[in-house]
Amino acid sequence: MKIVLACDHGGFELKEAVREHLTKKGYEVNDIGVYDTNSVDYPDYGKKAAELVAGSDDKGIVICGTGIGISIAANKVHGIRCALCTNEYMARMSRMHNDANMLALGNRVIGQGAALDIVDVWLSTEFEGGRHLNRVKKIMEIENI
Ligand SMILES: O=C(CO)[C@H](O)[C@H](O)[C@H](O)COP(=O)(O)O
Repeated sequence: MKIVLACDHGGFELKEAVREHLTKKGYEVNDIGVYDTNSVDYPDYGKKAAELVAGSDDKGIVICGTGIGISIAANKVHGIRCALCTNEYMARMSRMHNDANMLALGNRVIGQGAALDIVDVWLSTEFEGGRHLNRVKKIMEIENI
């Protein structure tokens, strides 16, 4: 499993920290930018990351100032369940109950230490299945309405 990593200018510092953290832990990371703090448009990066994750076994982590814009953009791509998480509980539940395949973080909302803990919890938590499977299926069916 690869981790697709993307951000806009508002998420750049945290994206760098997440990449370093994941690389040290041995994950294969596909960092699709941005690579500096020049202003860009977050929908471009949310879409690009989501298109790489959709239909694959890979996971994605997207970061902007708040995490809101880039998660909204990623969730427009079919097959994506992108969860904006601000604490470890949300990260755990987004995997156990929602089978989120992308995580969104807000660089201007949470500190780096908290963000890296969220990443660790999110990547190490499995989908519970069971009653949640049908609910996730219903979410995905909305794409075909
Ligand atoms: O948080 C964001 C989108 O939800 C973005 O990262 C930006 O921070 C936000 O849109 C503000 O843009 P700015 O050009 O950095 O003022």
